[in-house]
Amino acid sequence: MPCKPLIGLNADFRAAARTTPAFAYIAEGYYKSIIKAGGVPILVPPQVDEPSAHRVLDAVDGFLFIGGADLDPRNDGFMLHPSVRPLDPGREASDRMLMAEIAERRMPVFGIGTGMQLINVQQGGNLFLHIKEDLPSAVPHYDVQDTNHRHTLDVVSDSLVGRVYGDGEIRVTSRHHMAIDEVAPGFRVTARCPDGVIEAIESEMIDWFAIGTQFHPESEAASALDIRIFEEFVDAVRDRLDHGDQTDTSDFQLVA
Ligand SMILES: N[C@@H](CCC(=O)NCCCC(=O)O)C(=O)O
Repeated sequence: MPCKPLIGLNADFRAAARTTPAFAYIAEGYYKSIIKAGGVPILVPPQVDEPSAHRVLDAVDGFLFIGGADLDPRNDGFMLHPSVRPLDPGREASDRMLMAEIAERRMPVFGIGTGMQLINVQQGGNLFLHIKEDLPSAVPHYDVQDTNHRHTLDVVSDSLVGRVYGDGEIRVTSRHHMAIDEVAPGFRVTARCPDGVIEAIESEMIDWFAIGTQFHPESEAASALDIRIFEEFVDAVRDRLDHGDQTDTSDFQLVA
């Protein structure tokens, strides 16, 4: 029986309140989708220092960055916008540290929601801070009354999401007010909402499997097709395990 890959997932963090202790936590859909796709989820609370983050990555085979609140634009040199609800600063610092090292190692990575936005900014892209202002003709991408708010999706056929969803009408779960503006170098857009908002990106780099979806394939409203994205990710992680990390030079020995 093939060995199941270990997939790290960054946990979210909620500070202590009057009657509750602080929590690291994660919505069920993220880790259940990894299990359904054949991986073993390893929940990673915010890491406080770089050596610890690196040890975590030594122990896992791939990484899933989950959704959450907003990346603080000041960390990328932009001004705060009144609509921004920043992530817990400890989670954001940890996520950024992990992401920088994942990119360095060319470790397979999948980002959802804030997780996709993190991949994009860490790789040199940027974000619209509030769709309603930046793209006033966009359809609603967030509904406070309905966590499973859905809209349609146009996919690029020659891509992972194109392969997964195929032809026909696709509807996906949407929960965001920010969006990708400029796509990071080395990535391409592989799905958009019909209003033009970027909904998926994929790495074009031959040595790095990295994908992101702005929509939520892990949501309660997910279809069997949505789960196929997780299967493609876990397959890519397994493939790298089976065929070795082409970019890992740690086993090479200098011969004098
Ligand atoms: N900064 C983002 C957040 C998008 C996102 O990740 N939404 C999911 C929230 C919680 C969850 O379901 O895990 C934005 O653009 O709004």
